[in-house]
Amino acid sequence: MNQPAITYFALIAPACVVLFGFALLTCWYVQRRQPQAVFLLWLSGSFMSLATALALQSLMSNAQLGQFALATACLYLMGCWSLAQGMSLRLRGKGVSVSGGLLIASVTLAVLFYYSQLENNLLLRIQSLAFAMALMQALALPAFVQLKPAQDWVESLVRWTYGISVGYALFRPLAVSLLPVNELQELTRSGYWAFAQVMALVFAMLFTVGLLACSVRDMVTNLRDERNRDPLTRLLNRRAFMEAGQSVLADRRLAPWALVAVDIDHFKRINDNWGHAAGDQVLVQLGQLLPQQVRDKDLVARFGGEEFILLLNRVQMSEAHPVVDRVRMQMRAHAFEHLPERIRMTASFGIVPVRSAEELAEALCQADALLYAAKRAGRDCVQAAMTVARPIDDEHAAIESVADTALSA
Ligand SMILES: Nc1nc2c(ncn2[C@@H]2O[C@H](COP(=O)(O)OP(=O)(O)OP(=O)(O)O)[C@@H](O)[C@H]2O)c(=O)[nH]1
Repeated sequence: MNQPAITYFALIAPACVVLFGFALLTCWYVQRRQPQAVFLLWLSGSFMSLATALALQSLMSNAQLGQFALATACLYLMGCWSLAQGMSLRLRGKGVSVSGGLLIASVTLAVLFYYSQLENNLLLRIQSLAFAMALMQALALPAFVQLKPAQDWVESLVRWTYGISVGYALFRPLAVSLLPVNELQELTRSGYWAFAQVMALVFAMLFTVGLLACSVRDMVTNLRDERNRDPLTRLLNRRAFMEAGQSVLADRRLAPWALVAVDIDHFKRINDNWGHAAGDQVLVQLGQLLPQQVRDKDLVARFGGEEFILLLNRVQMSEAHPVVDRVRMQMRAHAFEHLPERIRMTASFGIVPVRSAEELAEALCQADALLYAAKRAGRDCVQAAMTVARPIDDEHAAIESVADTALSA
């Protein structure tokens, strides 16, 4: 590989791709405790592999390209498979087909062996390798089906860059067949080679910039979630609810509002009878049940222990009561996993109207007071401001309430 100094300029593109690979590796290292960050490792490996192949080939004559055709093809194919693997893991948390990758690789290597060792045909080697690389990248395309819309332009940039790079890779075999014969005389000194390098660099750059921006955004979102979400139920915590509540109550279009305090009845018995883990599961499932029963824009928070708070938008008290009663009945009818089938949980509720952000703290105290009035009234009931407690109805009478459960159950 004795080359004039000018040839080493061809190493600029692969060197940049290696740097991008290191940037992705660093990004993975920072987030390594999060299992989903592993896609960054695959993408970094992909960049390293592709850059190594590109660098090696840039230093080779046509004769050496034939001699090392299988080794460089392995690097290219591994690079493209890792790229597809990383992208698929990122988009749907599931990798691409290993057997599909092995099949493409074995067929391609067999073709390359034939056209490098048995019959020397550079054009067919380039075409078959380019086509195989496109197929490898296309292995990630199922992840694009039924994908949620991108949440911002950076996410769109990453997706589009990948999609265009698959399209470009599919177009390359055709482009190669249109090359003038003299371009193939000394491939790695040709205009085609320079163009391929520039394209590799542009895609790697756009892809990396987009991915790094997405990673930073994800890290900020995770940190915000850590701060704002209850770790068990993933609902808003008290601090985040107070913040979000202030802004909801400042938006007059969402008026009038109702604040609901919810507390599971006899929750201690769940812990005592079936263990703390079962108690945690009840909280998790209630954390899923409550948001399903209210509108998307309503706020649902866990204030600690077995107490939850709802802030309902655009409801008069007369409308809020039936909504909350429906939640109460759902709760009663719900068969909680990790508890015996016969056991049903109930909850008590207090509802108050809220007219402004300034009233929020006071409304919370009132809702809490009504909630405890509901407990005193026998539990499994709704106490609304200016209303009397509804008696416990006898639906599901055949089902054992946790209140009836002996500690030895
Ligand atoms: N499993 C689990 N238990 C919790 C959690 N937070 C609080 N608890 C338990 O919740 C129970 C609450 O008990 P109490 O305040 O006596 O209320 P209760 O048994 O629901 O009775 P009433 O509210 O009067 O109907 C306590 O035993 C707490 O230890 C949690 O995150 N997970």
